[in-house]
Amino acid sequence: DQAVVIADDWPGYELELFMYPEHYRDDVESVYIPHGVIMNRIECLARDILEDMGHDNLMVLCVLKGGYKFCADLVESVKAQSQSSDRPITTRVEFIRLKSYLNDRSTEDLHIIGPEDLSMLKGKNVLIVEAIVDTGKTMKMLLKHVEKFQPKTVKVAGLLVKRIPGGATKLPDYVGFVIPDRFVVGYALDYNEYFRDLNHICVISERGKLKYKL
Ligand SMILES: Oc1ncnc2c1N=NC2
Repeated sequence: DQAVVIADDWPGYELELFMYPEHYRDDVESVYIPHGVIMNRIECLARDILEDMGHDNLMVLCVLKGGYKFCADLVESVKAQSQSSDRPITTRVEFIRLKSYLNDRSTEDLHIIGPEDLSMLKGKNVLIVEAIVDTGKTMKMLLKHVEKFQPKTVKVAGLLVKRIPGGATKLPDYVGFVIPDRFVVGYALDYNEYFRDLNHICVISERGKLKYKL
């Protein structure tokens, strides 16, 4: 399944063309991916997931905190489409937390905060849901961790995959958008906990980086 590929020179849409929280006025440069476009792409991913896994129970593993909006909207769409089709599917969601970023730099120490016991994954179709895949370190680590609990199948859904040199070799099974290597915020993607309340995916401005720097 292909993805929406955003070119390196894509400037994003002018902020003034969209609705956004006033308090972020000077903190973002442009609207990179509008909320409506995100939502439509998510419906497509839900359709693909249903085609691949309908008639089976789906164990969704949501990677917090950045993944919570993507996961909620994706699960909603899978449920809605499964109800209006002949492919019934039950979805259950578990949450794990990963901390790996300070400011906008990936730190080496990646650690999982969350239920140590994921035995509920045994024999299930597991779908790891991540908002953004860049180095692919998190995805690789999670796949190894989840395999230990003997799931029936493990797939990954990534809303955004960053094009970075030496980046993720293995692409997620379901990808929303492939984007350039720029720090994006919004739609639950944060910068030091800010911008999670912004519905569009935007590019943070230099001023925003300074304003919310730790
Ligand atoms: O661009 C990004 N924006 C927010 N969080 C992360 C990003 N890349 N990896 C984690």
